[in-house]
Amino acid sequence: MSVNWTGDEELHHFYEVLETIGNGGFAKVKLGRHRLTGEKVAIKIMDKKQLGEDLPRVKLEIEAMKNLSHQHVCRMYQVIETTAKICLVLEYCSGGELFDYIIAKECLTEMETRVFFRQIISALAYVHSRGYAHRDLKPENLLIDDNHNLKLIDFGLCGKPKGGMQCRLNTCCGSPAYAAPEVILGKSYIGSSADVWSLGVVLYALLCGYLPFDDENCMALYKLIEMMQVEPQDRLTVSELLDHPWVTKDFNIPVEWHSKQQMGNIDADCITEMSIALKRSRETTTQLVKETLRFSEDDDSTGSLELISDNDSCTCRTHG
Ligand SMILES: COc1cc(O)cc(Nc2ccc(C(=O)Nc3ccccc3)c(OCCC[NH3+])c2)c1
Repeated sequence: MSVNWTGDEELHHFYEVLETIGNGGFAKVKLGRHRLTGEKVAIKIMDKKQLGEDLPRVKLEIEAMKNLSHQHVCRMYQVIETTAKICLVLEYCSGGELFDYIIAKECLTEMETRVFFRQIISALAYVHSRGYAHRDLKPENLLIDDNHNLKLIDFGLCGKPKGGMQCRLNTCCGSPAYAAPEVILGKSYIGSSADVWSLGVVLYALLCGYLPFDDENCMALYKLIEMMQVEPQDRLTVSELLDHPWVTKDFNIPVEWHSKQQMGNIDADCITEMSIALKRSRETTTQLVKETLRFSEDDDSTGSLELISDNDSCTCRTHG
């Protein structure tokens, strides 16, 4: 018996959809709970009509998220599309937004600030290494997970220059308060340099808004604000930040930015479970998973897989 779910039925079949945890533009983010595993997720629900000409951006974000797997980048587990909506099932970051955390604590120690800032640089260096500029780096897009680690979210405005990261981008996007001067002025720009400006604004906001630093540290830190040089060519690069004296202080090692997450492995136990559920051989099931996810040796699809299916219609979640 095959079931042809509508997307809404599929979403509610697999997930309890609970309260709203975020609102923004054309998207609402709701807390979800996977009915089988009990795992909490964040479900970003977008109305296609409201998206209008922004619909291609969602496809770009989904494509980007399939190529990003990093300990400080929020995971996308599943995409469920209905006639009216697109739903992204995302990693739930129980600690909420970084700024809410700082407000609640009133101030952080310099070390805690450095730990968080190293994680942000690690995420950004990785995203750039995969050929993407985030272009919307701001406090609202940095969340704290269950292990008190930061996760970069929302790649809805990310850019992937066709000729590589040294090529210029043209779209003026992001939040004005965090956008680089060249972006605000409508000039073409290098995506990674514009992200570094935003990174400087995030650090400046952390410093001046909520973080008590003594003069000596302020001086060292103001040197970091070289990220906010108006001329992109005068700005620090992410690579220079990885081993910057302030960033490495007390750690004495540069930021480790490479992904610690497995790429492209298919969990054997999952295949066993799925082959039983699908009443197919392990070989056929493995092939089905690869075809469904367009898995290939040179593909960057990530993590172990759980194929939840009802006969022919399959949705895939990745873990790990
Ligand atoms: C790749 O990760 C993405 C992409 C994207 O387009 C959107 C999001 N959005 C998310 C993901 C998770 C949360 C979340 O877990 N929030 C939360 C949890 C506990 C307490 C409070 C908030 C999320 O929250 C929405 C508000 C964030 N400003 C959005 C991830």
